[in-house]
Amino acid sequence: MIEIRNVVKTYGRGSAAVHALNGVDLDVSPGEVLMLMGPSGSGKTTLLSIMGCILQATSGSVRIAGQEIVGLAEKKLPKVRLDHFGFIFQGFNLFPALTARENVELTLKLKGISGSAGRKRAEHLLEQVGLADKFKSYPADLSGGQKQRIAIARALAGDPPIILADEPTAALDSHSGLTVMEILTSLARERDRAVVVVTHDSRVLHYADRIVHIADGRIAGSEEDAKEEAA
Ligand SMILES: Nc1ncnc2c1ncn2[C@@H]1O[C@H](COP(=O)(O)OP(=O)(O)OP(=O)(O)O)[C@@H](O)[C@H]1O
Repeated sequence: MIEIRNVVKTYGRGSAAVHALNGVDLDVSPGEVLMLMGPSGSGKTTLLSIMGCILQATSGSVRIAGQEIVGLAEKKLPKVRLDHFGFIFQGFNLFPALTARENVELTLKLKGISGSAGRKRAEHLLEQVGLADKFKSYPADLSGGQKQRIAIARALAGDPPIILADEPTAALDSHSGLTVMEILTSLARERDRAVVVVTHDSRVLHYADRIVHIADGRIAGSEEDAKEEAA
């Protein structure tokens, strides 16, 4: 589903150049929960952003569902993003002036689903993440875990095959963090989504099918079936 080969990412140039990724190879398959771990500055967010077509690699190959995206014209990237990815961030990135339902409806609109169809679908998505009684709540009136569940509902608006999450549980208490991971894991298990999570959060590692360690912009090792090994 995602095939990454020898990806290099350099920010800046000359003496100011930062070599964030130095030849990364990685495959992500449908139905798996992959966690990316590594020290601060090791390149995790850069890799996630390149996977999600938010950033372009400097060189190498990134194939999403068979389509090469390295070298693709900048203006073609939004469609690849919209067709393949849902994004979840540590800081939720919700619109504070919109209700839970309106936050989800906005993303549905980008997919061409609006009006009563959009409202129904937004409500259905919020029900799926356990927020049936919060359609009309504003983010400020909800807990961190509830806000992150709105963000998940929004990420699922376009029914994407791949979910990319950057530190989704870092701002949450243990219970909310585990609820968020339960939802993400069930998307992989029951709906065959690929879920890639950047995390420092040792509380959630047992949800991973595979843990990939990054150091200095390189894959430093990987643990297959982390969940089974931990059991
Ligand atoms: N826009 C940018 N311009 C220049 N350098 C950058 C930029 N973004 C990231 N970097 C550098 O690239 C390297 C990798 O950064 P990245 O954010 O991918 O690491 P990370 O592993 O996600 O770190 P953290 O865990 O702290 O979020 C770091 O040295 C960082 O300073």
